[in-house]
Amino acid sequence: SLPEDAVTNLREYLRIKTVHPQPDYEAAKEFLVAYGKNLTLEVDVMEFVSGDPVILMTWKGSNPEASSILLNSHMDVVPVEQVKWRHDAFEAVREPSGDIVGRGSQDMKCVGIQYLEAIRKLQAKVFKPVRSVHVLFVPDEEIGGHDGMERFIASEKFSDIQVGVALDEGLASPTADYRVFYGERTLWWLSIKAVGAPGHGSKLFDGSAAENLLKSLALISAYREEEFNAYKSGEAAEAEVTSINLSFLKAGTPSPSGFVMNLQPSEAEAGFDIRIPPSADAEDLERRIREEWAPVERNMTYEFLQKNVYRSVSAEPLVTPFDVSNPWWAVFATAVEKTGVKLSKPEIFPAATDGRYLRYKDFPVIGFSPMRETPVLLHDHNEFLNEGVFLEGVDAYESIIAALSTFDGADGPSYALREEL
Ligand SMILES: CSCC[C@H](NC=O)C(=O)O
Ligand SMILES: [Zn+2]
Ligand SMILES: [Zn+2]
Repeated sequence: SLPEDAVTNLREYLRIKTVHPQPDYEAAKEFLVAYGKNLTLEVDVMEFVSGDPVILMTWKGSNPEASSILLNSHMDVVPVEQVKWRHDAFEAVREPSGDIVGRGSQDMKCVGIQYLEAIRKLQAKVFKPVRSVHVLFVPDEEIGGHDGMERFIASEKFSDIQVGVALDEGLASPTADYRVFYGERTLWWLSIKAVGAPGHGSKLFDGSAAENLLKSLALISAYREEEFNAYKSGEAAEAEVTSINLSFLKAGTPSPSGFVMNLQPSEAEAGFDIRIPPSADAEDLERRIREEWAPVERNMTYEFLQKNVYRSVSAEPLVTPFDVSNPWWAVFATAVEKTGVKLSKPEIFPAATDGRYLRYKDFPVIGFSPMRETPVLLHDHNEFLNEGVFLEGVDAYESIIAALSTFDGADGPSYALREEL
């Protein structure tokens, strides 16, 4: 059986190499199944795609009619540049300060363990949930969640568990307050391609592929600057503007010494990572792409390598209300503040999380990773979390799980639409 020590368990989980491109989900599955059973939870392992386990642990509530609480975390982590780290990224070294250094210590193995350790503490107090509490561990979030969360949400199992509210990841907070997220930007990965007549490097002529693409790059650059300025000037938060960043540029005819210099290429391509806030007009952005950034008149085409949904099934922006229309939010916020830590103003998450699959179906999702006085180091070198901060987060979830799982409401008419889906 597992040691009943939260920090030891976190460090053991961090040592499992669930790192892309070849995450060891087998080892994670073995570890997590034993962990869940040790806590006497029901453990259900689903494999919608072979090699991509989805692990659902259930702490049964006393009222099977009431909607349930879903606590999500992803098992996978992004790769590391090991030479830039001060320790092996998969050793989970604990420094004398209590900092635990490892890939996934913030994003988001910490949260998965915090959920389970909070349940352990509640069990020790003989607490009994009324609503069932489900702890979900999914694969492949970092590569889009298509074989993980996306499949799970489409499964019968997901409908069966009648989710009322879900928690998913947030970000560390450098201040004394916790951050909380009510939505996220929509991710589009765009490739634009130009074709044109090739020619001698010395010749000036209209409509070469490179010129066609360069015109687009100038327009995109101007658009980017405008958005960036709104953020720089303080007019909008980072996640409230659209970001567009170049991911690749492809053109030229290779030669043994590099590229053929006196040959104008007949094809040129550029790829962009685009993030669109829920408040922006995505349809207008798509028009811009079609008419200005990749117009047929300039011999251009475009393709989305990834195009995430922008509206929910009920045609609404993918945001979770945090006003009185969503009673779960107040229950959550009160539970957090009861631990003596404040929540800062709800924010939009700048990147993408698996929570979007739930919001797409109009389920309320609260993005939260209880790490305060901590630099934001997800996907960075030397990602770490202090053990004291980690343990304080266990207490936050203890309060949250107790409150949400006994909340006596929110199954009324305003949630009827969601229940039907
Ligand atoms: C194709 S989905 C990629 C998801 C990823 N999530 C966290 O970093 C992101 O880039 O936002
Ligand atoms: Zn994450
Ligand atoms: Zn991540």
